[in-house]
Amino acid sequence: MNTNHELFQRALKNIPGGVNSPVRAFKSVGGEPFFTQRAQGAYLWDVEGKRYIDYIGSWGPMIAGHNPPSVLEAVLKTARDGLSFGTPNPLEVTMADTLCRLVPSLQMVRMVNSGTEATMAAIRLARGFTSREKIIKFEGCYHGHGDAFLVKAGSGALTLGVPNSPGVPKELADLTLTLPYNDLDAAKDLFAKIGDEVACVIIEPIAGNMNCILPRDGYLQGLRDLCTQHGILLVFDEVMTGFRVALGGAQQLYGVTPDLSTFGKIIGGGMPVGAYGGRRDIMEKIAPSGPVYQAGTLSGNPVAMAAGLATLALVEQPGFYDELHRKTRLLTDGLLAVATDAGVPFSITRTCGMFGLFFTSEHVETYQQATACDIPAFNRFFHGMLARGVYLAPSAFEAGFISAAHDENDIADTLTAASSAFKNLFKVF
Ligand SMILES: Cc1ncc(COP(=O)(O)O)c(C=O)c1O
Ligand SMILES: NCC(=O)CCC(=O)O
Repeated sequence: MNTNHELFQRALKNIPGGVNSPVRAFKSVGGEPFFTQRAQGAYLWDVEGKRYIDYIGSWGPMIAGHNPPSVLEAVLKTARDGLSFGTPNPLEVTMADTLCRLVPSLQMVRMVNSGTEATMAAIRLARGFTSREKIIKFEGCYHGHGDAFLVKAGSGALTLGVPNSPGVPKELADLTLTLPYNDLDAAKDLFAKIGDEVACVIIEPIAGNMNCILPRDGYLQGLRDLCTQHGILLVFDEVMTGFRVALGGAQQLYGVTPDLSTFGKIIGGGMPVGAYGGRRDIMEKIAPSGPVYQAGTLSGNPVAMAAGLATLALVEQPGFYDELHRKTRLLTDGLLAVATDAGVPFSITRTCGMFGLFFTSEHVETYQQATACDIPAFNRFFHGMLARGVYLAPSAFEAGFISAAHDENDIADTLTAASSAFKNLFKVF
């Protein structure tokens, strides 16, 4: 058997940074990542047999916990009939029906293989539909690793200090304009200047890639109105929030209707899946019904559809989100209480199934505030929790996720760990 350390040394030889996605490396928090052997419910077990209560859930997909029996069963059953056909299959039709039923703004939907593919296709479509070239995104928002999005990007790009990635042609990056999140006046000013050149505004309706920042009251509706006024398409990137914060996503929670939406994570139930969809008149411009090209060898893959549909069946059960929200409140109220008790300046944000931890006494609503928090304190807290068997995202710029599989004992154990980690925050671990 290999230890975590041995595996990481081996991984470093043939995988850049030893990981297949940068956010998994412990680069900003320090130390080495552990290697997961298996996962069940609320837990991960590493190759050395240590158990962690997991608050990442594979970065969002595992909303029903790891390896739910019905999802596993659906995957195994479907796989027996073949892994990929390269022809239409019935499950992708059921998936489209399900997504369009659960998210009213989806009149048509196209399946892809990742969130990145979904957002890349959505902006190509927006450009094709409007015949405009500029797009607007928000500082600290992350929409996957497509060239157009690696401009003031969040998530690993922010964590690693490369929000504007080398390798993105300047001419392309110049077409991506950025705005501060939660500042409607800044949007008004920019739209007044160049609104008629902009194909779309893409936003995480709840920003989950610069920690977790909720939209101010009226902000999303304000953007909706501005977009309508300037003929700009509004794209909600719900790769993270879709089927997490409510059955109909953030658009249902805030009652704002985008023109296009992107999804990923939960709709694949742990398999590689993404989707984009929205207004029929726009979606009909996609090949082969229209001229905007987008394709995929494995898109609509039957096994991935089976995992996603089985997961959606779980979240559709009555009371699923009420219960998830209750657990989110229990956890976050508890974290705030133990931090206060330990005298640590700390604040939280939360919505259903998703939360942010900030080492500041301010309530955080902006990118500036999120990046001004005490990051070294977060890093020490992360390691304090890890040592006590609780796995948080290894970055101060990622949202936390809780699943339906976390029970009150898991939350109580997390709070015991947090109380001790907060009290020992200024000791060396
Ligand atoms: C909001 C958002 N959009 C897009 C993506 C990209 O998705 P993927 O990693 O599946 O390419 C992510 C996460 O990675 C995300 O959080
Ligand atoms: N919030 C960041 C992600 O979800 C990204 C996961 C990854 O890139 O591995």
